[in-house]
Amino acid sequence: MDSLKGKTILITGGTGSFGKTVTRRLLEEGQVARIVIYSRDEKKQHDMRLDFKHPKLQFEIGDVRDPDRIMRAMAGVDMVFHAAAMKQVPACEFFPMEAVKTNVIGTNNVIDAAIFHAVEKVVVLSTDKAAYPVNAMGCSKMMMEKLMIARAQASAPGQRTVLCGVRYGNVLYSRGSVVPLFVDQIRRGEALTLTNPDMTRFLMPLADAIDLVLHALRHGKSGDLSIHKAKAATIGDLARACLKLFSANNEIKIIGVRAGEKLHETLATAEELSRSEDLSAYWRIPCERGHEFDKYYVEGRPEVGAIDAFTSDNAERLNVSSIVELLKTLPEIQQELGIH
Ligand SMILES: O=c1ccn([C@@H]2O[C@H](COP(=O)(O)OP(=O)(O)O[C@H]3O[C@H](CO)[C@@H](O)[C@H](O)[C@H]3O)[C@@H](O)[C@H]2O)c(=O)[nH]1
Repeated sequence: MDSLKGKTILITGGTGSFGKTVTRRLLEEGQVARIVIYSRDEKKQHDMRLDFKHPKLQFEIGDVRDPDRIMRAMAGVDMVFHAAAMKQVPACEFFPMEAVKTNVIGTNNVIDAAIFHAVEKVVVLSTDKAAYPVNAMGCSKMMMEKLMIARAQASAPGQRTVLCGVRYGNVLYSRGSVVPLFVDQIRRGEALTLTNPDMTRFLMPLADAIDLVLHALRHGKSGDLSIHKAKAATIGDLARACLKLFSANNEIKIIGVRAGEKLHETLATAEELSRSEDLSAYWRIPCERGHEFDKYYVEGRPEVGAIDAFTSDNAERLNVSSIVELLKTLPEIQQELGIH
């Protein structure tokens, strides 16, 4: 990956599972000069430092909510992954202003600092919950995307910084998500708590999410959103796949759809797909026409209306055996099952 040769990469929220995995990948590729991990939690940074013990890693304690701090941390940086976020639906539902502070204002601070320091590229990480949002987490992430797009379009002549983003769905086995919960329930011999067996979600191994983000880092143009054409499954099949994987026969208890949840997620809206570019595994969603107010209102797109949104309901559907095969590729499951 020549474009990363000698570069300094800053990762906000860098001690999370995305941050650690992308760090490992970049260090293995050996091209980058330095990786700056910018995050709030000293304990997580300490653990990551001990885990990696790598001279190219630099740790900076700071919050994206603090504009002065992120401004100082950004000096000398070439590229940014902006992964710091409040991402839990219930927490954002109860404390929406906190989601605004981190996901919206924090992103604005990161963009300000990046533009000030003439950073080459910023990739912001978003979620399918930002498309046709129904909860505060999705709304704040949608605002993050809108902010990235507006700042990309409003760039001053000569502005060097390319601002772009990615949107992906549920990352399999991410902390607090349903698969580790089901595995835990299986291990304890408890009933699997299923919200609604017909609910669907995009399922993405973390490795695919990293590929998507690195794709955006290499190819994203200013204002672009890159979206992976992910596969999806029903939650009923996901539960059955977990049981099959562990040859278990725990009961399944239906608990009903929780507050702030959708039956199906959307990765790309109909409006976005009508202006998308098909890049085989990905879609490139360029931003709307430039920052000219008049054109926004008078130039329409006849294609809108003829295209369906890309949802976890109409995406390629994984069946129980293909979910089992997918789960078996995950390092966490391999460890649980004692296979490598
Ligand atoms: O006890 C449970 C918990 C969850 N589910 C279902 O499992 C699916 C996935 O749930 P979960 O793993 O909690 O993920 P989401 O609520 O969809 O949100 C995750 O995926 C988002 C990306 O879409 C991230 O932004 C969020 O941080 C992350 O929690 C959903 O259909 C849930 O209704 C159950 O059936 N039983």
